Amino acid sequence: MSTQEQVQKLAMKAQRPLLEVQNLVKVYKTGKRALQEVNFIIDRPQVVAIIGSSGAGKSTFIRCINRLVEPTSGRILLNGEDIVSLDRKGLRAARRRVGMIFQEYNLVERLTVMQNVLSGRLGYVGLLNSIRYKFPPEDIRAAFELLDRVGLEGYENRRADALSGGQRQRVGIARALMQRPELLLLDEPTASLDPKTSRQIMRLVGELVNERKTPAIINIHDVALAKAHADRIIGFNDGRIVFDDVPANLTDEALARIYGDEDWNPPADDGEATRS
Ligand SMILES: Nc1ncnc2c1ncn2[C@@H]1O[C@H](COP(=O)(O)OP(=O)(O)OP(=O)(O)O)[C@@H](O)[C@H]1O
Repeated sequence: MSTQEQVQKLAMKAQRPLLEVQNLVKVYKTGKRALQEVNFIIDRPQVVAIIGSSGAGKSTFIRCINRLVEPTSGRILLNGEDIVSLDRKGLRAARRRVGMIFQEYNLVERLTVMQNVLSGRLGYVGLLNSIRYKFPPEDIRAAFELLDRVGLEGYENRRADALSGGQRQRVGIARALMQRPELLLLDEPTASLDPKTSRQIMRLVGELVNERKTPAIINIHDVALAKAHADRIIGFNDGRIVFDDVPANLTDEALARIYGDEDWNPPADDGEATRS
């Protein structure tokens, strides 16, 4: 390849969106069309909140992105690589590029905070070392740094089952970041938390997205929280994107398009309208 071709290739790579979803369709075995031709692009690190009524397809969408749910058709390009067409081995590698954060934290309760965080590297250290929880010094250093960053300095030897919900979610975030992911997926990360802790967690996620230049897609029910902490909101209705814009443009008319004309009754603004 000539130097000019190499430069062109690099330039094309640099221009690729971080994530591109093309014509994504999911039809469950029951015949339910949960996603109908979904298209969207993330071209810069940003917090994208996914909102919509129960059953609108939010979880299906987020789970299709790392193929916890198998898409029926369409393409999902993560930095240019189509996740949908990968075989089992390719998929395992691709999943390491996507950090997942769950509503119920999915920690191993009897293990320490440090062991839980290090488990974000399990896919990298080989079976035997992973069984023994043996990790290279740079991983241990990175885990300590992340624990500091998420506000859990000094908690490394606590057992996960001795933590509060907010602390558990901080461990979940640190574990996901240990993968050095190219994308973060958060499935209702604040649904089990009180309002104050929810705001703290959303603020932390926003800061980490900016610091690490890693975009995050967050499935969230709380419209006020989404408006206060997301850079962009995507509204789903019946498996389709019916809103995709900045929070400031989420008008009553847009909310009616997303939730229908019934009483969608968003929670009152709690005065934390800006991300600090
Ligand atoms: N495994 C499944 N088999 C069949 N239908 C499913 C399955 N999972 C979800 N669905 C259906 O697909 C549609 C979208 O569901 P999904 O869970 O993605 O919605 P959601 O917006 O995340 O809802 P919620 O906010 O309640 O979590 C719903 O009609 C749901 O009943």
